[in-house]
Amino acid sequence: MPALISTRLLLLVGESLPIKRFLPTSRTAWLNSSVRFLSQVAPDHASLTLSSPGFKGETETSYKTKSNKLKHWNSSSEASKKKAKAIGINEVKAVGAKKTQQIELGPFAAKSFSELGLPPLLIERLENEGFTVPTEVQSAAIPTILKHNDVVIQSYTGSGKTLAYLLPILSDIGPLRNKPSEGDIGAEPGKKMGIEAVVVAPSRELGMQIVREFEKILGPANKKVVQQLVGGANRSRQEEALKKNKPAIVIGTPGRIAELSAAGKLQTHGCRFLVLDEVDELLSFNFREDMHRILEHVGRKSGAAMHGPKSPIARRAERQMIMVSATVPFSVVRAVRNWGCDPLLVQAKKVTPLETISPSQPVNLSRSAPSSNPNPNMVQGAIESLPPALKHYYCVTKLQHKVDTLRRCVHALDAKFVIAFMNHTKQLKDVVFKLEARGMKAAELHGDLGKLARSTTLKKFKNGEVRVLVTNELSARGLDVAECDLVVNLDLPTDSIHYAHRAGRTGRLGRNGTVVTICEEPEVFVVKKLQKQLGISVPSCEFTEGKLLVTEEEKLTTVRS
Ligand SMILES: Nc1ncnc2c1ncn2[C@@H]1O[C@H](COP(=O)(O)OP(=O)(O)OP(=O)(O)O)[C@@H](O)[C@H]1O
Repeated sequence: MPALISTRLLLLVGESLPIKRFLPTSRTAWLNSSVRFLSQVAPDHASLTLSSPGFKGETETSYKTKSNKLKHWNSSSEASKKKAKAIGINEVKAVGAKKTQQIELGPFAAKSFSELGLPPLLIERLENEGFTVPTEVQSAAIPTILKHNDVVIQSYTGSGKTLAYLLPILSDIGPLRNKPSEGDIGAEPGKKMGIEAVVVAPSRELGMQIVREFEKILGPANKKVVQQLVGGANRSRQEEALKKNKPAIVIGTPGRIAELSAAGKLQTHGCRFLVLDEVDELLSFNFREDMHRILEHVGRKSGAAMHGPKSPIARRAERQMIMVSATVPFSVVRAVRNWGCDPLLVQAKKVTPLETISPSQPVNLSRSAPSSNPNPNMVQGAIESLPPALKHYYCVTKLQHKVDTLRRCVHALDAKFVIAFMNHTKQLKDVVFKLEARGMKAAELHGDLGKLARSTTLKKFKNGEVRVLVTNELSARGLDVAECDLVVNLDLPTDSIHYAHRAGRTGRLGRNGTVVTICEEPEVFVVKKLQKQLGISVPSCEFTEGKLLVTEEEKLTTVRS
């Protein structure tokens, strides 16, 4: 029976909703499992667009007025506009003042870190760094990884997925690890084991961010345990550091890791952990050759098969795979299932064998009925990928007024840390120029800039010297700027997955955040489609007299149960 629930409620129960759409996959197997893995996933990723089949069935939308602060007014009526609920500067300031409370309401689990089986030294370091309570996805992932399972970790943006894999790795590797017991692989005291973990990330920024997270937990005395191998940085210096420091963990981008591995400068055959952070992006067409090499070489010990493919010894001797993303298309589920050793899907409060997930009965594991749309081309809806506290709006304007609308939007929401996304690198500079000309500190960030320029810009943004970071898809994945309070789409994202990752740069770890899509009238249908695909409410708004005016009723979503 269809039941009307609010968007908020829908988001809260999002985890139990079925995968919405799955990517098409029908490719001939390549030469071996890893190659097959890539060939299946890569083309699919390029193919998902807003014109892909939408999904009806378990999720529908209806226009019911929601009995909350946001009311319905017709944008064409001047009189009714006056009545519109204004979300003005004062209210936003109040939101800022409530920050601590909102963070407390974030995705935290009841358990403490010590209940998860982490070693005492590691817990001590966590406490020193102010991490006292694990998030829900950390509570689910840490014990599962400690039991040596291959896992896919899926949880919404900003819910703490990095620590969810970092902590079990540091329980096993490096100076904070559990006291080795006899017979443990890699447990010989005082002996350098070579590279024991490889973490792959799709961008330099994300790679460096993960390095910093590892360094933070390891503490200043143990920095050499980790080595960054990101592209754009000096390769010979990286090679020297590998030789000199003999790190146990390397973190980098696919190109540089594959390059060093092919040159014989990075020996990873004995590696025990291979982490693919933003796995769906890493398995896209762009990275196929480098990822092929990584999957073929990292942790591929000869002789493990002698013990039988599923024996505990073979499992300990083979690498353990950890794959992470807020968005896990079915193509990834299928690829990992073909390849992995009884892999598990880890979500907040839930661990499910990947084997049991099918396109028609997808990642939901829910109380709701299986999808009534058994379309095998469906991909996971981004409902579970979006933080529940986010507010979404769209604002219609003419192309030539977009930058001015952005500026008014920033003022109306009194936003301090704004990320504005565009699709074309060439146009970023122009937007920065226009904003600066109107007295708003802005900077561009994109892949054509050098490593130094990129890190300087990011630093300036993080410390508040730059108010608006104008960027492209480079910054959509993984970038963690806790204070980011506003994301603006100056160009429409190409699909709902891109929308989710862009939107996820704000509202981190239970904080409030606003996402505003600034578009032209003919593009509104795309926003409506995104709204439907994501199961979120995206009412239209205007920025008038320094305030955000909601000019459309909030949609409610119907879920069949
Ligand atoms: N248990 C915790 N307590 C306090 N802060 C935490 C905890 N776990 C993670 N964080 C912080 O939350 C922020 C978001 O974490 P993280 O970047 O790992 O999220 P994510 O789920 O990987 O996001 P995305 O999908 O966007 O990559 C980081 O600043 C991290 O240090």
